[in-house]
Formats: sequence, structure tokens, C-alpha cells
Amino acid sequence: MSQARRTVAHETISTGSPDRSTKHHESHRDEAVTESLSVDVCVIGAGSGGLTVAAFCAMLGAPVVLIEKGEMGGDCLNVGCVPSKALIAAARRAEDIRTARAFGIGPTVPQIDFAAVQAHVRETVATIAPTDSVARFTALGVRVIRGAARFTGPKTVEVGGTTVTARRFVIATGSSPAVPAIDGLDTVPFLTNETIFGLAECPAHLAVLGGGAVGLELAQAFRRLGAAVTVFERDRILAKEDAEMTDVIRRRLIADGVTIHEGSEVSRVEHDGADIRVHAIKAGEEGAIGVSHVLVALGRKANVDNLGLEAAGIAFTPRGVTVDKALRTTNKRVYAIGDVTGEAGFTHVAGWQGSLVAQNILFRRPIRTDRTAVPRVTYTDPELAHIGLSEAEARATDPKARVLRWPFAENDRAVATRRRDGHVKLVVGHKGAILGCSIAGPEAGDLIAPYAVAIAKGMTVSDLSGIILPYPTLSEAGKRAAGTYFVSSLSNPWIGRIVRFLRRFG
Ligand SMILES: Cc1cc2nc3c(=O)[nH]c(=O)nc-3n(C[C@H](O)[C@H](O)[C@H](O)COP(=O)(O)OP(=O)(O)OC[C@H]3O[C@@H](n4cnc5c(N)ncnc54)[C@H](O)[C@@H]3O)c2cc1C
Ligand SMILES: NC(=O)c1ccc[n+]([C@@H]2O[C@H](COP(=O)([O-])OP(=O)(O)OC[C@H]3O[C@@H](n4cnc5c(N)ncnc54)[C@H](O)[C@@H]3O)[C@@H](O)[C@H]2O)c1
Repeated sequence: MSQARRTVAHETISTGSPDRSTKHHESHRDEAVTESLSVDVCVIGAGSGGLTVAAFCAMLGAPVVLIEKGEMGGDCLNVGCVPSKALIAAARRAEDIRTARAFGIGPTVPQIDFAAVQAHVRETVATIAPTDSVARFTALGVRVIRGAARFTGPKTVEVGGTTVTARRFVIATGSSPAVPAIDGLDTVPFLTNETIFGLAECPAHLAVLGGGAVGLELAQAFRRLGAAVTVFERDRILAKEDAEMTDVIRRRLIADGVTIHEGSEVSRVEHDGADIRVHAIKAGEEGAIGVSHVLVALGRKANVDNLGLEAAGIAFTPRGVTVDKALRTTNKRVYAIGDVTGEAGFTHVAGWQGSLVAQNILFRRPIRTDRTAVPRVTYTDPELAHIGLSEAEARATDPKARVLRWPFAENDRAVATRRRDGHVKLVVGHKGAILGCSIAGPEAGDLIAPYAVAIAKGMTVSDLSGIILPYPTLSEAGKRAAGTYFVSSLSNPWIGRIVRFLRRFG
């Protein structure tokens, strides 16, 4: 059925009030009605990155159009961070029940109602959704347009019947699950992060293809919720992380009953009656297992298709939109941020880049995208958090860099709560500057926060070991690690001589 289109005479939007931003001067020509808007900033994609730019600019009075073709909030809210963390929280409850006997509490067999678990996941998303909603952004003064945006020229974007001209554009279209050309994969009903949170029943046996953050977080959660789980990873799990820290995570996953095949490349997938057969090659030999469900967690693909990037002179590769250090594309009035650049991979990075771009647009503030102080966390249990330089990276520039560790097994709070796995690892320059920190252990994602401050502010081990922390807390483990820096100094004979000398003076 052909739809009547509206034609609206060209209008320059001014914001500050939602009413003004949506006022049009309409002129009808035939049945077709189109709309032309001229604004300061046009943002494509209402995920973590795009919402940050739009909110920032609107709150400072700049006229903004925000275009979203799917759900407001993007991947993080709808099919990423939020539902995965809600599922992980439910799985953690189940595990707490299983391990309650050690605290003198039982019974210890959790009754898992998977439909109710998924209802909890949906409720979590629904509770957070108003923050990212059209209503909230409209109230902020943003003109939100629902539909797929496409560049039609260097300074115009079209969405539905609307043409948007802007002083600056921000591409924040995110990424989608990558589905590599694995033989037979297209013949079986595989899951991705876009579909797994809609499952009505817990899989009997879930094969997880890929041992990155998506794969491992969901592998452990589904195992704890009752599924048999097998992970296939062609490299080692969490290959971008320090192997010493990853060992802690691997041990717990295996103890939970997750089967992990590392160095194992998935080569073929096929139907096997009601089941699916996953073939993988390890050290030149092919093996196969039958499973009920397959989750593809093999990385991400930047959302660059059908954006009309060529029409706007914006260079891109299969990895994503090409940007310089100031997040500008090859069209200088267009920025790209977040997952679409092929580099971000985290909500807080997309948001951080969004605020940098907004400040650059509004105040011409130069953009510095040094990622040294960007933390990352994998929300397995125990969690794995990292910020700054790894041991290897630090040693490459400072051969005298030192590594300081403290195990949670020697932290009183961890002992009391029976969460003793893991340790803090500090990487310290030869003059004591904090260069990096990795934590594998309970609440590692929260514990990494002071190291973000320490690295951003150039703090040293003396600064860290001098602070007073409440007892008994997990945070003391990091302070104890910092304190080990001075142990060798304390055994130095000169220190003893100085102490004896000072004692003479009463
Ligand atoms: C399972 C999973 C768990 C995750 N967990 C975490 C976590 O715990 N912590 C963390 O920091 N990160 C996590 N991430 C990563 C995080 O979700 C992403 O880094 C983040 O969402 C990227 O934000 P973005 O704004 O770049 O893109 P997105 O959030 O993907 O938003 C892009 C938006 O653009 C829209 N769009 C695309 N094309 C067009 C178009 N042509 N016109 C209009 N709109 C368009 C899309 O519909 C989408 O809404 C997770 C990812 C996954 C898959
Ligand atoms: N906690 C978080 O912050 C969080 C959580 C989930 C996802 N994310 C982000 O989402 C993005 C995607 O994560 P992901 O886990 O899908 O991707 P990833 O790239 O981290 O991991 C994919 C893994 O699949 C493996 N692989 C590829 N082909 C294979 C094959 N044929 N057989 C076996 N293994 C194969 C790769 O070696 C790799 O380790 C990342 O950028 C991540 O940062 C972040």
C-alpha cells in the first residue's frame, strides 16, 4: 500500500524547548509530503555513543536531530550489557544456593524457573529503558526520528521522508554479531546475542562458538542456570588478557562444569536429527559433538552497510568507519564513535567518545583519545578487570618495571565470604608510578575504580599504600599489593642503620 508522504517547508530547528524543535511549516504538494530540517548536529544511532552526544548537545542548547532505526538504547540496553548482566545475576543466585552448605545453609539445589529468569531479564531492561527513551530525549529538546538514516551527500542525511542538513554529523551506528563463513552454519538455527535473551527454555546443551567476553559471560551463566555448555575457542580464552589472570577464570569455569576446548577452530556445523553437530579442528585433528543449541560469539561487524557513506565521501573498511585521532572521518564535518569505528567494544568507551565529540562540536575543545586510562571488565565470576599497561607492555618501555601481587586468599573479607580465588596484579614503573592493574577476583569490576584514578592522575605506590581503607574490605588487597613494593627496601641494611641512629635521639 502506498503511503501519503508529507512535504514540510525547510525549517531551521532551534532547541531549548521540545515544542520549538518539533514545530514545522508544512506545505502540501500533491499527496507527497516531505520534511527538511536544518540543525547544528545530526546523530545517527541512539546507542551509548549517540545518546551521549545528543543529550550533551541538547542540554547546552544546540539544535539536535537523533535518528534511530531500532530500539532506543542500542545494543547495550537491549541485547548486550544490561540483559547479560541481569542473566549473570540470576546465575550467581543459583550458584550461591549450590555453595551455601559451606556456610551451614541448605537445601542446596536451586529450583530454576527459566521463564521467570527471562522475565527478570526483561524487567531489568524495561526498568532502565525510560532513561534512553524517545520521551526523555524529546523532553531534553532532541528531535528524535525513528527510521534508517542514509547519507545522500556530504552534508545531508535522509530518513523516511525527512532530509536533514547539519553543521556536524555523528555516526554512532554500532555493531552486529559477526557470523563468519563456517561451513553449514547458515543451515542451522544458531543464536546470537540478539536472540539468546528471548529463549523460552534453557538449552539442554549449548555450544558456545568463541571464547571472548560474550562467549564466556554467557557460557558460565547458562551453565549455572542448568545447561550443559561447551566452549570452542581457536586461540586461548580471553586471548587479549594477561594469561596469568585468565588462568583464574578458566579454573572457575571448569570447576563450574563448563567444557572448554582451546586451540580448537570450529570448521563445520550440521543438523544431526533433532540436534546440531559442531565440528572443530584441534592440532590438525577433527572432532565433533552433538548439542541442542549453538551460540555464535565470534566477534563483531561494524554497522556500515546502507549508510550511503560513499555519497558523503566517508572512507570505511570491513572493520568499520575510518577515523583519525580526533574521531573525524574523511568528511571533516562527520565524526564516528563507538563500535562502528571497529575499535571501541565497550559502552563506556562509546559514551566517553560521545562526550569528547560533543565538547569538540560545542566548544572546539581538542579531542584526545588516549586509551591508557580506559578500564575493561569481563563479568564472569570471578570477574576479570584491567586498566593501563600489561606487564609485557610496561617492560617493553621500562625494563625495570616491577610486578606486585596480592592474593584474595590473604584478604580477610574474601576469606569470610569464601570468595578466595584470584589476585591483584599491579604493574609499577621503576620509580614507583602505577602503570597498570589487573584484578581477577570477586567484584574486580568495582575494585578497579581507584586504579583508573591512579593512572589518570599519575599516582605512585606510595600514594596508594598511604591511603586508609576500611577493614575488612576486598579493596585492601590492592593496597597490600602496593605495600609489597617497600618490602625489599625494609630489608635494606641501611634502613636498619638509620633507625638505630635515630633511636639515639630518644
Ligand atoms: C552480549 C554483550 C554484552 C556486552 N556487555 C558489555 C558490558 O558489560 N560492558 C560494556 O562496556 N560493553 C558491553 N558490551 C559492548 C557494548 O554493548 C557496545 O560496546 C556498545 O553498545 C556500543 O555502543 P554504540 O553506541 O557504539 O552502538 P550501539 O549500542 O550498537 O547503538 C547503535 C545504534 O545505531 C542504530 N543504527 C544502526 N544503523 C542505523 C541507521 N542507518 N540509522 C539509524 N539508526 C541506526 C542501531 O539500531 C543501534 O540502536 C556488550 C556487548 C554484547 C554483545
Ligand atoms: N564485559 C564487557 O565489557 C563485554 C561483554 C561482552 C562483549 N563485549 C564486547 O563485545 C565485543 C564482542 O565480543 P565477542 O566475545 O563476540 O568477540 P571477541 O572478538 O572478543 O571474541 C571472539 C572469539 O572467537 C574466536 N573465534 C573466531 N573464529 C573462531 C572459530 N571459527 N572457532 C573458534 N573460535 C573462533 C576468536 O579467537 C575470539 O577469541 C568485544 O569488543 C567486547 O569488548 C564486552
